[in-house]
Amino acid sequence: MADLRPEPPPRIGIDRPGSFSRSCFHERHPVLIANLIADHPYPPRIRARLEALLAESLDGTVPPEVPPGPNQAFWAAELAACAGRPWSALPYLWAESYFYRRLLDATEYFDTESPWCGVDLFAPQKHAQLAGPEIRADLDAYAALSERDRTERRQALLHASLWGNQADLGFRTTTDIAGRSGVVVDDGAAVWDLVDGPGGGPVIVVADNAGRELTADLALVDALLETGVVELHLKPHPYFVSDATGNDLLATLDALDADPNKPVQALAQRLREAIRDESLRVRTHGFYALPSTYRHLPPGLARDYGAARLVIVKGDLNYRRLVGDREWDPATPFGDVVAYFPGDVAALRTAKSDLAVGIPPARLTELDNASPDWRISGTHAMIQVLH
Ligand SMILES: O=P(O)(O)OC[C@@]1(O)O[C@H](CO)[C@@H](O)[C@@H]1O
Repeated sequence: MADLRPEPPPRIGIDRPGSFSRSCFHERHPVLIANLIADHPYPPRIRARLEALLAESLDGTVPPEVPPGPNQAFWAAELAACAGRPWSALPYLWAESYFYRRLLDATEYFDTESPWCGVDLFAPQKHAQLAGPEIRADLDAYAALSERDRTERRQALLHASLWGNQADLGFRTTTDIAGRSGVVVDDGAAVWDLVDGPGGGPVIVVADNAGRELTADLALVDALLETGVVELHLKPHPYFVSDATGNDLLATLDALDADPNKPVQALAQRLREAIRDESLRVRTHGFYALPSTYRHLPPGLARDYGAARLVIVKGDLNYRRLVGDREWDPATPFGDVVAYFPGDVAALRTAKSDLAVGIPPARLTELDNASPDWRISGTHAMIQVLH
């Protein structure tokens, strides 16, 4: 039978002057490269490769070589289709993901004969945030939560995890956070209904950034553990600037251990125990560092998501991958766009790219009038649930 579904809108590109996506390449990436060169004593060959990558991504074409690292077959097929095209003609999601993969190549991350092999290029920025004053304030606030009743505590932990996404260091490369203006869509109650619901299986938390965000996510994971098994899915290797890996998880647990607040130390201990007894399963998957959308899930992950009580997907990039990085009309219902997902899913994200769906038209008019850049400023957040 013919497929009668309407064509999806076009993919977001990086060529439109004045667009947010283009600014990521032309404004954010030059600062990002300068930061990497300042943060590490890279030898001339690595500095030259970083600068060449930047120039290529602004003005050049995609070379045919497959960058080293995992998922060779995937990238070989993608590059067979894209090689020779100008970067400016690439879809935003693909171009950005490929750019970060090329950064790993430029810094010899997968080169076993290089002393830079396995060195997280973003570690200095991640460590600075983990040692910074904002995280101390977050942990004081966490410690004070032990005075509150369970419902209030759960609500506060969900919102801390949501707003933790503001602390994404990629975003902060060129943008200062201008406060928290509000939660545009708040399906938080549905999150807890699903968590407490009759379904079996773990709750899966697909993490996003290290530092303040992962700290808040771990506090949420601890609350979720009261209801059953939890899986925390991390990135397999560094990816977008502050994306959380296994090393970041360990560094965060150490930071929680070292905090003067007793409830924070107790949190670290409970989490370590849960990892040991596998009530908290920590996993990763190559899919999390690819430009594919969740519509094209590898079968194993699709099965696991389908068997989960709920999948909580954190952050802006995951939102783009979940919804599809396309020029959606923001009034398009969230449920229609993600109906393909194999299980119940909740997206928690602060808005840091043009994409939005599921915004009631009247609310949209209000938002566009009150803060025209609400979609990209990181000041607005959303909790959207498909169930
Ligand atoms: O996924 P996250 O960490 O919330 O956000 C990722 C991000 O910083 O990177 C992209 C632009 O470079 C956007 O999706 C967003 O601004």
